[in-house]
Amino acid sequence: MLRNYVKPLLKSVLVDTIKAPIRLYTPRRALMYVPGDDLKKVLKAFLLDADSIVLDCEDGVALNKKVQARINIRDILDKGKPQRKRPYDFAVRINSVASELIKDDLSVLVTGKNLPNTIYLPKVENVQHLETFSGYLDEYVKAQSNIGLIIAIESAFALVNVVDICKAAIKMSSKFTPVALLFGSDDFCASIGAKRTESSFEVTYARQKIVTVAKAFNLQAIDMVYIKYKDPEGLKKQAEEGAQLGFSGKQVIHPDQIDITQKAFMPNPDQIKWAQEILNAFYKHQKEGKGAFSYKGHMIDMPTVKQAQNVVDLANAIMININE
Ligand SMILES: CC(C)(COP(=O)(O)OP(=O)(O)OC[C@H]1O[C@@H](n2cnc3c(N)ncnc32)[C@H](O)[C@@H]1OP(=O)(O)O)[C@@H](O)C(=O)NCCC(=O)NCCSC(=O)C[C@](C)(O)C(=O)O
Ligand SMILES: [Mg+2]
Repeated sequence: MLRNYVKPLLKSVLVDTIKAPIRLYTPRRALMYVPGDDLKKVLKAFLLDADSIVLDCEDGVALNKKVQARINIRDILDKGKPQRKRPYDFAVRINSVASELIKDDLSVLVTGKNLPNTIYLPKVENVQHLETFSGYLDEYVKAQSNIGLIIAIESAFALVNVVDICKAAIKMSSKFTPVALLFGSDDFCASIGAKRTESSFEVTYARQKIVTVAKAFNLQAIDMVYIKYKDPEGLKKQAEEGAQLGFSGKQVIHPDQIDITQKAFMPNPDQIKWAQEILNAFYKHQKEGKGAFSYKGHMIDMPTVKQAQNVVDLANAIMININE
C-alpha cells in the first residue's frame, strides 16, 4: 500500500535528515463530496481515507433537503470531528452568495462550539461575493477562528476575475484563510457553452489559469470532477494529467475514486528520494555560500529547490499530519 512505502522512507530518509522546519501543509489530494442530507453516506465517508471530506449543502443536495443537510452536518460538528486513523480535512460546501441560502447555511453551520476545518464557497464570481461572505462570517463566528477557505471558480466571469479574487481573499481574511482555488468544470462548461469531450481539451485554458493563479498566491489548486465514476482507467488518466499540470488534488464523488486519485497526486519513492537529496545538497551549498550548484549533471537553483520542498512537504504531511 501507498502508506507502507512512504512510512519507512519518511522515517529513514525524510524525517531524520531533513534540516528545514516542517511547514504546515494539509493535503487535499482527493477532495470527496458527500451529500449532507444523506446520513448513510455521511457516516460512511468518515470511514474512508480521503484527505478531505466535503459535506455538501450545495448542488449535491435537492432544494427540499437543504434543511436536513444543515441539521446532519451541525449534529456531527456538535459531537466533535469524527476521529480517523489518519488526520483529514473536514470541509463543508455551503451555498453560494448569489443563492441567498448562504445565511441560513452559516447560521447553522458556524454557530456551534466546533467549526469545520474548511469552508468551501462555491461560485465565487467577484470580490463582492467574498466581501459578503466575510461579513456573514464576522456576524456568525463570535470567537477567534481561522477557518480555511476553498474558493470555487465556476464561470467565465469568475475566471476573468480570479486574480482580483485571490488578492482580496488574502487581504481581507480576518476569520478565514484562503487555502485553495478549485475548478468547478461542470458549471464552467455550462457558463461558456462548451461541449464536453473525452480529452477535456475544452477546459485546458481554465485549468492552466487556475493552477497558475493558485500557485502565484501560494494556494492549492484542486482539479475538476471526473463524473464517470465507474471508469477507473479514465479517472487515472485524468488525475495523472491534473498532477502533471500542477494541481495539488482533485474532486471525487465516489469512494472508488479515492485511492486512484490519491496515488496520482502522491510523489513516488524515487521523487521523494530525489527531493531529499536536492534539499540536503542545497543546505550544504548554502553553508558554503554557493547559490546554484550541480547535482548529477543538472544545474540546481532556487526553483528546483522549491519543487523539491513541495514534494517533501506533501510526503511529510500525508504521514505526519499537522492539520490539527
Ligand atoms: C453518484 C452517486 C449518486 C452514486 O451513489 P450510489 O449509492 O448509487 O453508488 P454505489 O456504487 O452503489 O455506492 C457504493 C457505496 O458507497 C457509498 N457512497 C457512494 N457515494 C458516496 C459518497 N459520495 N460519499 C460516501 N459514500 C458514498 C454508497 O452509499 C454505498 O455504500 P454501501 O456499500 O455501504 O451501501 C454517489 O456516489 C454520490 O452521491 N456522489 C456524490 C455526488 C455529489 O456530491 N455531487 C456534487 C458534487 S460535484 C459538483 O457539484 C460539480 C461542481 C464541482 O460544482 C462543478 O464542476 O461545477
Ligand atoms: Mg458547481
